[in-house]
Amino acid sequence: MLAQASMGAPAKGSWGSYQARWGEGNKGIRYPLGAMRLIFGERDVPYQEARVVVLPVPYDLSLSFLPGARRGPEAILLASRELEPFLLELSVAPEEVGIYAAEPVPFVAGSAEKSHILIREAALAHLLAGKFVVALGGDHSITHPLVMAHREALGEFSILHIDAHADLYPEWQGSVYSHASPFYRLLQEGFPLVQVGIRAMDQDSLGLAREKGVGLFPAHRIHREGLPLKAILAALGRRVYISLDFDALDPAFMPSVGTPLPGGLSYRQVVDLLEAVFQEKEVVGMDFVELSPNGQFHAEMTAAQLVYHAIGLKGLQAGWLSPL
Ligand SMILES: N=C(N)NCCCCNCCCN
Ligand SMILES: [Mn+2]
Ligand SMILES: [Mn+2]
Repeated sequence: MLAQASMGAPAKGSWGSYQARWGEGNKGIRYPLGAMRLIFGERDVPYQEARVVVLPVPYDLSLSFLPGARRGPEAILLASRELEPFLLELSVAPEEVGIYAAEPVPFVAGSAEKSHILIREAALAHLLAGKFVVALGGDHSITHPLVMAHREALGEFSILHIDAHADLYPEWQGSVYSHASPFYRLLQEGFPLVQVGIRAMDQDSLGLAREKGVGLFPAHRIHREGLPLKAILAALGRRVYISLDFDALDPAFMPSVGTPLPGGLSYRQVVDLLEAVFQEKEVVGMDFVELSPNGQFHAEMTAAQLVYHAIGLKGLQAGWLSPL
């Protein structure tokens, strides 16, 4: 049985105001116990033994179009129970790294700012406990507090942003906390940025990307010229944070997102990109956002499999796993 979150809370010092504010558990969204009991394989480990913490972040108050991303984390966790623990393609069982599902991060209805503070505190607590954090959104605005927590805990790194949308608006629908704005904010924070799969950005965002030296690899060029792995790797630094918006995938592969667009990447292209990055770079953290469950379970399985595959790649990169 998966250890209870209260048994697995990080060391007191690192839990900080997050625990003080929310106590041992999470007074926000509570998933049915079954949803948290068994995730990503069949090996349950107590918090202390886990190397990877899956952090559900069911925050979606910053969406601009179709609602529902707050149900993404739970859908991924439930679908993850159906995955084969052994991953044939990598010849490892990613569950062997020790995967722990943390309590979902609560949010403050009506305050994106306060919600983002909670997200940053939660991620920081797990990072300071020495965990590799895999955050599940929720809308893409969560990437800003997540990345800031990683910088606070781990120092500098570049960002690999895989998405249909550039998300470089200074604000959208009147909010700087929009899911259309996280990478504008992160550019302002000085993070080097590489964007792959983009097929929606306005003229001002393109101008900003050029001004800031963003490594931009749009979908249409990938389809015409192939995945430029060497160029993407060259554009990234040694240490990389990966933020994947599921709408980077073509709707044919991922129909459950809030702002779908045609001309997306295939599942294989995304896997090949992740494998190349993990082979060459130190990946310091990841988030997977914008899944918006709409009854198409194959999409939830796709999301869960991609997350699990990425955890396996981290296990290989870190030396936690050895291929059979
Ligand atoms: N998923 C996202 N990041 N969506 C961003 C939406 C930004 C506005 N594009 C459409 C403009 C329509 N008038
Ligand atoms: Mn996005
Ligand atoms: Mn997107």
